[in-house]
Amino acid sequence: MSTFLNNFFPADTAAMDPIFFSPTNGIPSESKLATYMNRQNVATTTTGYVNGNGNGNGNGFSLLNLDSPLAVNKKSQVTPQSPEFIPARINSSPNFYAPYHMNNGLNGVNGLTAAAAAAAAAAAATVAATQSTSSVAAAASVSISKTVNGSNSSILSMQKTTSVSTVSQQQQQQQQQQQQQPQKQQSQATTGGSGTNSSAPIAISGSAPPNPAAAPFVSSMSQQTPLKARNAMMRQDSPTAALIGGEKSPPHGMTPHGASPIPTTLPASVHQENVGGTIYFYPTGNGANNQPVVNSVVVDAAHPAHPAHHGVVNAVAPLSAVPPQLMYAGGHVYPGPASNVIAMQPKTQLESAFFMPDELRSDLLARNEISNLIMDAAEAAQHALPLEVDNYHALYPLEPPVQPMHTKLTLPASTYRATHNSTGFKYCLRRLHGFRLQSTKCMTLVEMWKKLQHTNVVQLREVFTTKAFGDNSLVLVYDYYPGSQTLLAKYFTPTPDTNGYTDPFQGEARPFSHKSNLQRTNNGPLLPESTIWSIIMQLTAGLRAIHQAGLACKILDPTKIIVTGKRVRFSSCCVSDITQFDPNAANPLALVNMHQQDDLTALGRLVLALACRCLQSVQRDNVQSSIDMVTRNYSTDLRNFIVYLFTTNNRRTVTDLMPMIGARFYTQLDALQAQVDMQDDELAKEMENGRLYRILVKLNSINERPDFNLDCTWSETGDRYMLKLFRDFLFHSVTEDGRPWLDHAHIVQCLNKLDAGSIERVQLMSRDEQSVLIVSYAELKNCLENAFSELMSAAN
Ligand SMILES: Nc1ncnc2c1ncn2[C@@H]1O[C@H](COP(=O)(O)OP(=O)(O)OP(=O)(O)O)[C@@H](O)[C@H]1O
Repeated sequence: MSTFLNNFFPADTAAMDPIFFSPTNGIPSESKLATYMNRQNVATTTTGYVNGNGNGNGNGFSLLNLDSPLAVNKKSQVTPQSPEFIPARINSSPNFYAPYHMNNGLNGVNGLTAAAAAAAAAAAATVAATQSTSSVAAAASVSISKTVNGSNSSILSMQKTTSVSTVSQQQQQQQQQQQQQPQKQQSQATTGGSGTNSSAPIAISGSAPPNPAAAPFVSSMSQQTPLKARNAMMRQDSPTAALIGGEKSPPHGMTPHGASPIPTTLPASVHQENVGGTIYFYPTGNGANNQPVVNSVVVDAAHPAHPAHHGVVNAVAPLSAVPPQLMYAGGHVYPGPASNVIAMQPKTQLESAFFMPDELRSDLLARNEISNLIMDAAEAAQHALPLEVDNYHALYPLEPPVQPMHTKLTLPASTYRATHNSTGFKYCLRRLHGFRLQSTKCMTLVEMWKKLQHTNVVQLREVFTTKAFGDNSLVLVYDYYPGSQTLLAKYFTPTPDTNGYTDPFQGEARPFSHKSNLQRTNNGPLLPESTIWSIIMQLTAGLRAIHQAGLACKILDPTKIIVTGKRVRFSSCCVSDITQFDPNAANPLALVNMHQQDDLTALGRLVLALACRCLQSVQRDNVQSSIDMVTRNYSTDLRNFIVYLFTTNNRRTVTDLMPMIGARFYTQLDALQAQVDMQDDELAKEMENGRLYRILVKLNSINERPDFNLDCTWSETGDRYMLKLFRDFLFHSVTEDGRPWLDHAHIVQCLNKLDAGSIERVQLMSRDEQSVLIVSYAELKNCLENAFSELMSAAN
């Protein structure tokens, strides 16, 4: 691993400007912090933690920051920044091709190597810190890094950069106390690190919590760790113990009444030290007794994102059972489209990695729009529909109000979209006007139809009678497929762009009268044979299911077959069974065989009409010339298929049609599977989007909530304060010259890590830049879950 890193980032140290990156960490050598850091370095070096997946048995901070690319080459390397915080990427798009990674933070982003990115970010952060401080020394950049190369690299380095060090510590404190103006937010992510026994959450603070009562961060820490002692000695140890009393102001305007979530008391094993005006909180050496700081709530044992480091995570989760190769501290990331999918798409550019194909999107948008259509006042008056029909409301007509009676139904019928009152799902209601149900015996057939599930049959859901329309109506409720067209409308309706004029002498063949030929050419050119076979395969599939269920379609004509996209479905099943039901018949299914034969004849007629693209082609006189036309324009298989269905002297079955379809079946299957692949990939993208959306909902329900349980400081204190700073870090980061730093990848990556409860740490800075909290995403996730469940329980 280290070899890989070294090869990958050979110039990382060279990239760093020594002005910004002091070779020392700025901590006085006599300081306990320095001792601590040295000890950690030694500890880690000897641990020699090499496996980037964190399956070694290192302890202490040795497991920290496996992601740090900077830590590879040099001992006591300084201020590595997460590549997430790279101002150079302002206009970048999320780079799904170079997501942060399974192993050790090789987040090369937008062409930057992680090392270069880290160096650039560190430089930027340092400059930013320098600029953002006035005369007051500001805590600016603290990072914790760990090498994966125990032999020659730094294990832990903590670097604090201060712009001005001439002001005395006391002056700084006074000035900080007076500092009331909001300053620009600077937050930097520490590079990833694994929590370890001794890696308690570290608050690095230039300000102190004025209100011990409002210190849920501490309580949260203490809940998360068994390090219960709130050691007064610790305060005395620290030269800035007085700060703990509350001299510093809370982030301006954000913590009313001086409340601050910065810990007022610390676990016994957390040491604090003021160096140059900034208080460092870090674990003391008695790490052997330290318990993991990651709460069992934080770490989801089942989550593959959580590592199985020895002692890193909670005692509840049997994480050691997780195979090391499955460990992934980064969180969820969409890995980009599969190569087969990219190859399938017409656009092979990068954009197809991010966005849904235009065709699919416009299809979905159109369907949604159709689904949500509501009637305007004029339409409502024209249709005069009841507000509610049985369990359905919001009726929307799918066809004009006055329509000719269907020849086979002998009853006027209307079709509506309607919404179910309790579920809110939309259905298609087919109403038979003025129909009185003679006998409930037909309900046997209704039940049979309701059970029939097939992708080429519109499923019947229920049947009821109603007087809501002012008459006796029978309503059949079907599934609703927005944007459907009947076969008649799609293939047998004159195209409007002919503007009323068609050249009757154009077209492939003219076997019929001038009138029928006119209609055929009006309907458009002959269909490609593959389209006809696709329709055939779907219709035969549906018909096979219907016949196997012991039923017959009975209305197999172009007005009762709907096309939704490329899908073809029988849409009016059961209507004839009800309208033509003979209550005196002993067995309502006695004639089903005959009806099934009729179905097959009707299918032949339909296919012939499709092949000629003309309804007149199936008229008795035209059949022979139509078949001749099929012979001329299409394959013998198609001709034989039609002829077979027209040959009524034998008993035919749908199954007999299979050999005629032959290998075309495989073509159809292949096309469908390719579509499934593509849609799977879209689903993977949208799954990520949905997940991020949900986490944003949680975050935003908490952030800036003005009042909760009569506590107007709720969203600004405790766990919520960390979430607020995290929100700032996510969305309000600025470049060194104060411009908004907008980077979609940064937001996505951080949210992903939050969602996964990554053990990587993030450095959050208060708005007044006086406090820095270093927390892991796991802790942030815990905060988020806790705060949100508080909201939820209050809402309930
Ligand atoms: N289940 C359904 N989901 C969505 N739309 C449907 C559904 N069933 C039918 N439609 C649409 O409703 C409209 C009317 O359908 P219908 O079956 O009444 O056709 P039609 O051509 O009006 O036939 P008819 O002349 O017998 O009334 C058509 O545009 C059809 O596409």
